[in-house]
Amino acid sequence: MNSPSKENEKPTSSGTGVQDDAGVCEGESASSEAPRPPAKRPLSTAVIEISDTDSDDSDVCAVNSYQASADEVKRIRGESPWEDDSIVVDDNKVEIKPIVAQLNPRANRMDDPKLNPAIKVQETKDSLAANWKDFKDFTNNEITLTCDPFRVCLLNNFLANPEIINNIVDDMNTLDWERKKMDLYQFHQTTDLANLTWQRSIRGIYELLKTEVMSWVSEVTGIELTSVSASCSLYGPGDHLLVHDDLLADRRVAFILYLAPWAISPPAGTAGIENGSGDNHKQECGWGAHMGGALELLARGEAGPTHVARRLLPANNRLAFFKVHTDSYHQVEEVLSLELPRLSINGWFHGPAPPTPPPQPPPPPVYISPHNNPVRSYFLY
Ligand SMILES: O=C(O)CCC(=O)C(=O)O
Ligand SMILES: [Fe+2]
Repeated sequence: MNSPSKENEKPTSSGTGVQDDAGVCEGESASSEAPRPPAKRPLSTAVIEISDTDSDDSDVCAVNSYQASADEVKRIRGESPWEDDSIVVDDNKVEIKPIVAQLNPRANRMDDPKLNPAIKVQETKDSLAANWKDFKDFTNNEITLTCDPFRVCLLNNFLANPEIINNIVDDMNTLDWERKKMDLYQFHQTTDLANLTWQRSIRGIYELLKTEVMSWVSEVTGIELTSVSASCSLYGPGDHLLVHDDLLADRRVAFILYLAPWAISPPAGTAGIENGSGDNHKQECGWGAHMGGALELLARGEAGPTHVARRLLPANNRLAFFKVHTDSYHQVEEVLSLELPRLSINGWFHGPAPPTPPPQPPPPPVYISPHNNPVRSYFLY
């Protein structure tokens, strides 16, 4: 029960779906039976464009490729009025505007991602290491360690220069995304970061992971780590990853860096996605529970995973990591957001297998001391 393998499948969703649906159903409506009235319901095409704050026509991003099929949109909204043969009328009077999420200002193109200095303080590392070793929950401004159902550490302000996450999302727009789909999962993924040498900010993250982050994680967990493998992941509407433990070969520590550099409004609010200026105090940063996509940690029983014991939401600039072991059952809840993709850079730190403890000598035999009590006989001769 490890994590996604390399099987690929081309995306099954295509385009807006609105035109296609209408086309198919027109033919059917010519039947002799009384025609069913068409659904006068405009269907959002759920396009997201991520653009520079001062221009609308810039880099329409690769996340366009994840956009929900019409069926997925209907299923998630629970608003499919009829069976699959419903007609969706493209009502010209209703203007369907793409939702535009604007990114905050970028970092300077020549900047590299930097680790938050607060987590590098020796005293902080020592406290975390001690609590990690003793399986004790620990929290401070930057770090949260929870130990139930298994140890997961969150670094809440992972990068000291979070504006570079906007550059990373820009870089993601230039990548080729592969659709990963089978019964256990569906999402989009890129090649290993080791192959992405042209995207400066992604290369910067990869360098940081391979060097400072790997030795930091090794120091606080006491696990020997020697290399990293990672890729970018994109979960669109309906995407998910069912329960698995990540155990494969020499994977020792799993990590996920969540990227959501935009501000959103809570679901009850009517406003859409804001521009990240931060002037609306009701805004959540990056991701909300109503958008689905939580990382769910499962408790383990005798026969395997039993139930979801903890849910961790993605948040912009948050790094989550945990030791890969026989208890590390986790899954990614279905993404419900039709507007924003769940973006991450995730992978594993690899290392040698921990030394197996030397075989223990067998326990000494239990001697039954002889006794001298006469054995009474109750038989009469
Ligand atoms: O994205 C996440 O939160 C977890 C991803 C994961 O478990 C995996 O890719 O193996
Ligand atoms: Fe995983």
